[in-house]
Amino acid sequence: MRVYLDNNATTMVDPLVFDAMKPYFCDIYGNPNSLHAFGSDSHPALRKAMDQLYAGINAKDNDDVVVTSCATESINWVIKGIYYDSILNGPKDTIITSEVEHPAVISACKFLESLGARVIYLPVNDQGIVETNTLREHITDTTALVSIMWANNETGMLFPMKEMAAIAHEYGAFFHTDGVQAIGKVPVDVQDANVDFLSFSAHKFHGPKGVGGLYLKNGQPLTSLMHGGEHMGGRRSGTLNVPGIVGMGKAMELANAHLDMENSTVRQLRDKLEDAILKIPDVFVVGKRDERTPNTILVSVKGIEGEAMLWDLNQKGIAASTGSACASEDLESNPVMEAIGAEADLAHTALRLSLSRFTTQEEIDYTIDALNTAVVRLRAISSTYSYAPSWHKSGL
Ligand SMILES: Cc1ncc(COP(=O)(O)O)c(CNc2co[nH]c2=O)c1O
Repeated sequence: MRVYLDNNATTMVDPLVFDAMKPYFCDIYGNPNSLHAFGSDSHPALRKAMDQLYAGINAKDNDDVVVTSCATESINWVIKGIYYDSILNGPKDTIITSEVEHPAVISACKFLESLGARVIYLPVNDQGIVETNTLREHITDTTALVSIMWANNETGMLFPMKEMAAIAHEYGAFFHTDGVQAIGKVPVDVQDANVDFLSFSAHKFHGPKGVGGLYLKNGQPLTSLMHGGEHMGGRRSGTLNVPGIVGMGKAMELANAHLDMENSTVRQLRDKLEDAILKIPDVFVVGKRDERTPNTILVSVKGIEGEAMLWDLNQKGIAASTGSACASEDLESNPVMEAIGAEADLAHTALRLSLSRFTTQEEIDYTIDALNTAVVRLRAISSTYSYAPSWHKSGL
């Protein structure tokens, strides 16, 4: 059996999304900017896709939604654009973000620090979220931008958007949220949250990879990251990825149509898996369930390196993640676990399991059994965990 539980990394393209995209590869393939029918034939589909994107996040006609190549591009555009407009060429001097943002935010901020920008990385509490008081303690009227994610990609923890945006506006700062892990999992309403910018990525909600977007409230002017042809109203150059945009629009429509399912069936399957995990001695799950996206579990299994667990599960056909960058040969600890103050032995044993609307009961039952077996086997050979022989009889 193959079980995919790494949906926070990327998701399967919904077959209905794939069907919507197909005509725009070999049939209706002209450049939308071309002055002939091959190009204009794609316009109705593009208009429909943009309508789906606007509706999906409750953007209004005077707002802009600009298609990008991915959330990383959208995030870089906002952070570097605000730096250029409000700090380099304006009266502001600081960007505020958090310690647990995705590397797209952290690396863009680190780059700007190398240019002399002042960036504050707010700490998180033991649940892994930034408290509003912490933002209030650091923001001033020279803050240009506050960038806080809507939901964390490793823990699933949800951040207080409305409150954070209100504090940013109180001090005359823009508020950006990395909404990648929120869309398709919880309702995302940019009017209610009153955010100025929202970044998103189609492959996180069963759309294609290589296409994302940036919401700009009231069409907020923002110096472009990409210059060239007059695409997307001159806001983002580059020939439009027609099948990708069509797919992202359809995926957004389906994601919102399935929100109830996310918060019932998916949440129930996640909770069943989490309940089983919590029967294992010496495990630690980050964050309260009702304050997380319904599909995510970040768990530390004491005494077992996250990568070792990944390998064992992979041998059984189960795909999960450690959440941390594990490109290097030396085992890395999970940065979010470190940020919440977990001891090194816990931070190195993090395992992220992220479900989707395509996850089945049978797959969860299989995973529970595989986890049980993996924990017994790996703890038996662990150099950092004293094996309690009586434990294996308890099962999950
Ligand atoms: C919160 C968040 N922001 C931004 C990105 C970047 O999105 P992209 O530019 O479309 O790739 C990701 C991808 N997150 C993950 C990718 O792999 N594991 C992850 O957790 C993310 O989870």
